[in-house]
Amino acid sequence: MAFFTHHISRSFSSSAARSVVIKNVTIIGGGQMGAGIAQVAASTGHTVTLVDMSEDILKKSVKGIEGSLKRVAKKKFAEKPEAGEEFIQKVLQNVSTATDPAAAAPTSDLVLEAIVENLKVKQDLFGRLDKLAPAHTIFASNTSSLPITDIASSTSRQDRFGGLHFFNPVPMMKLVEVIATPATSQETFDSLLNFSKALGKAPVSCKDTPGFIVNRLLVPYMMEALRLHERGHGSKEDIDVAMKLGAGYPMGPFELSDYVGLDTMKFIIDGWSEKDPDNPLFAPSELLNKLVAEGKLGKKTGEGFYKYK
Ligand SMILES: CCCCCCCCCCCCCC(=O)CC(=O)SCCNC(=O)CCNC(=O)[C@H](O)C(C)(C)COP(=O)(O)OP(=O)(O)OC[C@H]1O[C@@H](n2cnc3c(N)ncnc32)[C@H](O)[C@@H]1OP(=O)(O)O
Ligand SMILES: NC(=O)C1=CN([C@@H]2O[C@H](COP(=O)(O)OP(=O)(O)OC[C@H]3O[C@@H](n4cnc5c(N)ncnc54)[C@H](O)[C@@H]3O)[C@@H](O)[C@H]2O)C=CC1
Repeated sequence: MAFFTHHISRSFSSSAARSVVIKNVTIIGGGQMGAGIAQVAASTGHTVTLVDMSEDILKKSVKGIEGSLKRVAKKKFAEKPEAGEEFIQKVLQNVSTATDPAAAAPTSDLVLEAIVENLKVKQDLFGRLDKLAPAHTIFASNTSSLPITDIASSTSRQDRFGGLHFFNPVPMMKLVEVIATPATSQETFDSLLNFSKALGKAPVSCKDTPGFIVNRLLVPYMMEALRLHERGHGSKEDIDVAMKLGAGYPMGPFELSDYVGLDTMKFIIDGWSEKDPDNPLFAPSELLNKLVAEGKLGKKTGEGFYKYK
């Protein structure tokens, strides 16, 4: 229970780091979130290196960015399609790709991670990058549910480490949660806040507490929806319709789960269940576990709670 009642008061450590104007950004993980963040950063004039594990994955990431930019350009340059095409090409020129984070880390002002939601994998990544990146480089994680303090503990730059939590789809969602741990310096926090504003986002300031603000409220709601369905008290279709038409949400909880990705959902729930095993909200869900075991991860694989093909 301690995990969920834990309160961290924010205090900034004294730090040698000065406030950094973030221009060169390395984004690790070219999935839904990493590609979306890369798109928005490149669109706002930042130089972006997008890193993932293979050229094939990176090709898909860039294709996804191009597709999303086309939707943005269609609206922004409705009357001038050629200006829209120019915009797309200009943005894409700001994005390069790499399969080894070591390639870009030495010239980055910010290394932002959006890889799989697994503490050990994130720690290994940052532990390695800590030795390669210059002193001024800020590290940040886009984690949905892991303590930033735990991820930062694998580095020797805890004063230059914070959380930048974006929302899916990144080009459309205005919010960014900027998370300071007790060790994050004021300069680092300011740099991350200013970077979020430079991306055209609306930042809110968060403490390093479970789920920050949005997921602290969203996860219980989503889990209650799942339990309601598992008890046989509502079909997923009816629950989705009810929350859209009755509560004004753009997507119902099952549609949103498929959109986020059921693997990510499971990582979040399993992680919280491990930390707070007596909380019935986080008890394993047979339905969620079955879908993930079958590779039905939501929209990205063509099937989750619903089918998309
Ligand atoms: C029940 C299971 C329980 C499991 C329990 C586990 C619980 C764990 C939960 C934790 C989740 C953690 C995730 C996280 O950390 C934080 C998140 O990100 S939460 C997700 C937040 N996002 C939302 O809530 C999204 C809600 N949906 C929407 O806002 C809209 O539906 C959406 C904007 C996605 C799409 O709009 P819609 O009208 O539905 O469809 P359209 O396709 O017509 O789009 C409208 C408009 O927007 C443009 N557009 C959409 N996507 C993009 C894009 N990627 N790029 C560019 N443009 C885009 C589109 O072109 C349309 O433009 P028009 O000009 O209006 O045509
Ligand atoms: N999906 C969502 O709606 C949201 C997810 N997040 C968080 O963002 C992070 C990423 O989530 P998604 O983009 O949805 O996942 P995703 O599965 O779409 O993409 C993850 C990418 O990271 C790559 N990757 C994994 N390990 C790597 C490593 N060691 N080095 C380089 N690349 C690696 C994978 O190949 C994959 O392309 C997670 O921490 C998640 O919790 C945060 C907000 C919303």
